[in-house]
Amino acid sequence: MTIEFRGVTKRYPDGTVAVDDLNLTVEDGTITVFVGPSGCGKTTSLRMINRMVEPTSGTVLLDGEDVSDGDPALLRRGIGYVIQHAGLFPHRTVLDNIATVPLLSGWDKGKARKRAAELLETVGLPTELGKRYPAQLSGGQQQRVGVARALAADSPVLLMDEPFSAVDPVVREELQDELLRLQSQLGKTIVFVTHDIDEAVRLGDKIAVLRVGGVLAQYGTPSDVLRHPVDDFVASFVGKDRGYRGLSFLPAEGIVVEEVKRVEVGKPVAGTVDEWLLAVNAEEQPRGWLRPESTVDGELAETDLVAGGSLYVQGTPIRGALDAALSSPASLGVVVDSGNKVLGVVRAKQVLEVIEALPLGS
Ligand SMILES: Nc1ncnc2c1ncn2[C@@H]1O[C@H](COP(=O)(O)OP(=O)(O)OP(=O)(O)O)[C@@H](O)[C@H]1O
Repeated sequence: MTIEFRGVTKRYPDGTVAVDDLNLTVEDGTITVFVGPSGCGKTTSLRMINRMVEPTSGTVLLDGEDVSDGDPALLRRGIGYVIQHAGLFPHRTVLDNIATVPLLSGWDKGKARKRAAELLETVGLPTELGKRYPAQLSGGQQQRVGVARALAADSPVLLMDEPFSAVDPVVREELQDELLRLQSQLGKTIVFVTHDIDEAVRLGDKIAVLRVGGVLAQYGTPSDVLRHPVDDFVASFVGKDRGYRGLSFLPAEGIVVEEVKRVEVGKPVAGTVDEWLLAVNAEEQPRGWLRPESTVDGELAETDLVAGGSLYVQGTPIRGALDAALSSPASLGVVVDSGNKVLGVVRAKQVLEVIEALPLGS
């Protein structure tokens, strides 16, 4: 199935232009990766395909048909969707999580569970895990279940929003390999969102590099984009790839950890917020971000927060610091100690300056 964006713009009610006149065709049976720094409109673009977000103007077409023509609930049921942290229902067993869409589509329980068990094997998990609840699985296993659940829709289209960002680098590579293996058998049309250029290059048949302001900077094969970046932004974004893998081994000496303003979940927040505030729990562990201009009614709740990006554990290689900064909605990477307690934040620009000064690629 092809997916076509024709002049698609999304302006949120507060005036933010998240996607600006996007024109792009995702080819049938390919993996297309939307990549770019936090806030560049990747998620918004993805969600306009299954109408979780409606465009302000322009059209999204699936095999030539305008997605806005039908019933959005039916459309969503027919499109596999995987998100960070898998988004599993905590009170349903793994099997019932996977069987969600078949059950909604009217399959009987026995048939739906049988299919769910087959899908567990497809994603490389033992069927015994089917009886457990999501909290009884590792992060990587949960992501696999998320993929199985998305495959249960048996749709030609799979949307994946940073599905592997919350797991450690080793598991992440396993999940990437698994996705490539699955795709070689299934040949779906996959749109995959990540802020990690390394992941984009590894998985994408094509990659679309977006810049903040929701503008498509470049669309091409990974080798096109790496070898012929169209402008300075793309060059600096993909330029990191030169030594990106190497960054996994380099120490993060010279990184400046700044103070960050914090608020605590369960406590009131006075007045209107005028900058991004980091929300922590009573143990000083990060819980997410409070967006500027938000107001909190009473005590701060988890639902007031924007999910955070990946965390950087102080003392680990520099790649984690860059990842944390690039994936943070506030553009501030959260630095924690080994007990997950907040120490402060890092900025991508400063981390990149440190990286520039390192003898990479030599
Ligand atoms: N509901 C909303 N209301 C107002 N602005 C929003 C809303 N959702 C997203 N935005 C803004 O739109 C822009 C694009 O957001 P989007 O989530 O699509 O980016 P992204 O590239 O996926 O970022 P991330 O990697 O952090 O998820 C950002 O400036 C964001 O703050």
